Amino acid sequence: MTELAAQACEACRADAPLVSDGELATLIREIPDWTPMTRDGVMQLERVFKFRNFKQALAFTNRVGAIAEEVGHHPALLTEWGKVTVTWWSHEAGGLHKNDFIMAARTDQQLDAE
Ligand SMILES: C[C@H](O)[C@H](O)[C@H]1CNC2=NC(N)=NC(=O)C2=N1
Repeated sequence: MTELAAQACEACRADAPLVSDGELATLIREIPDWTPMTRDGVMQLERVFKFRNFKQALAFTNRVGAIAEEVGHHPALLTEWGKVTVTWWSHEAGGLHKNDFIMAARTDQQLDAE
């Protein structure tokens, strides 16, 4: 299987197919640091990233924001001193789509991109 981060995102559509439980179980193995969770009935992927200070947390936030803008698929980002919480889900589709796993993998790549 092509590495998740290298795969292309599809257009965000309301009728986009959400991942099945089986697909979730397979895909989550490729991004083991992320936690699937349900908020208000919506499946999401979440990871907390730790940093030495606010400046590094903000720089990481901006890198994630830049890749989101590139593909037109956006996370929820909570940026705090030394910590960034990133949450991915497909807003219009109302849950987890393959795009969210691709973007979670690409988010992990932003850790090394100084
Ligand atoms: C108009 C705009 O392209 C859409 O609202 C996009 C923007 N970014 C998005 N991001 C996410 N995560 N889900 C969406 O459904 C979504 N839709």
